[in-house]
Amino acid sequence: MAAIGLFGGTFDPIHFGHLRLATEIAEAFRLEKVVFIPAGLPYHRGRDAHASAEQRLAMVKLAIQRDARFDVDNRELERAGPTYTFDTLSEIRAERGPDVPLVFLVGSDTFAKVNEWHRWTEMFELAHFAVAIRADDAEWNSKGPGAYPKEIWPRITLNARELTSEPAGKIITFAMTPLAMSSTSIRAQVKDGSSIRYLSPDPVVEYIRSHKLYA
Ligand SMILES: Nc1ncnc2c1ncn2[C@@H]1O[C@H](COP(=O)(O)OP(=O)(O)OP(=O)(O)O)[C@@H](O)[C@H]1O
Ligand SMILES: O=C(O)c1ccc[n+]([C@@H]2O[C@H](COP(=O)([O-])O)[C@@H](O)[C@H]2O)c1
Repeated sequence: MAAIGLFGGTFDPIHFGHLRLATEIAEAFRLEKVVFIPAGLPYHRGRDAHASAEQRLAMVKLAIQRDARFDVDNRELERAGPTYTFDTLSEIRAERGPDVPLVFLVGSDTFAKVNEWHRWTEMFELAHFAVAIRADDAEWNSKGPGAYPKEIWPRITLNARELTSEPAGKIITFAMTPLAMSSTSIRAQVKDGSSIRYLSPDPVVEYIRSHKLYA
């Protein structure tokens, strides 16, 4: 059974780093779809997002509109209170049934702190994790899998077939094309009055301009 990718992020704003991560992992692991899941209240950031939930959702929709493999799920934006990936994965697992392989996509910098996530050990009963190694990730570059909590080491696999033979529980890494961009740097560039063209799809750049976001 083909696996479904789930890509959570604050997407404040979405950029080509996110789109390449989703594309490269989808191709490498033959995911049927990648569902972008904008985070609701990103409690782990200690503050609210810069753009509103509606604006972040609108930008994700604009960014993915021409790719049939991409989809968006706004459940976290509708949820009251903090956003926990465990809750999202539990809901999607209940909806899709026990057998379909689910793969949560994440960048290596974010995944290095996975042991701080709500009910983190239980998440692996619900989904696999595909971790995109970012070229600028100093922790990974010096320690490799040692950058991650030791509890997860037995789950790491090099065999992509395990992502479809089991519904959940494996962790696989993928060295993605280095794209040293972030939502933080894009927001700073807008504030500076610099162009952000070619960092995100044109409709997103235009949306940021016309809604005067991040200025
Ligand atoms: N340039 C990039 N290359 C690869 N992965 C990325 C890149 N930017 C973000 N990601 C990954 O995408 C996911 C969602 O990221 P997020 O929405 O926080 O974007 P961000 O650019 O890291 O934002 P911020 O700068 O506000 O922290 C995370 O798992 C993150 O590691
Ligand atoms: O569930 C948690 O406790 C948790 C803690 C930190 C991050 N996450 C999720 O990780 C994804 C990437 O987060 P971020 O901050 O890099 O955009 C996003 O879907 C967040 O909801 C989830």
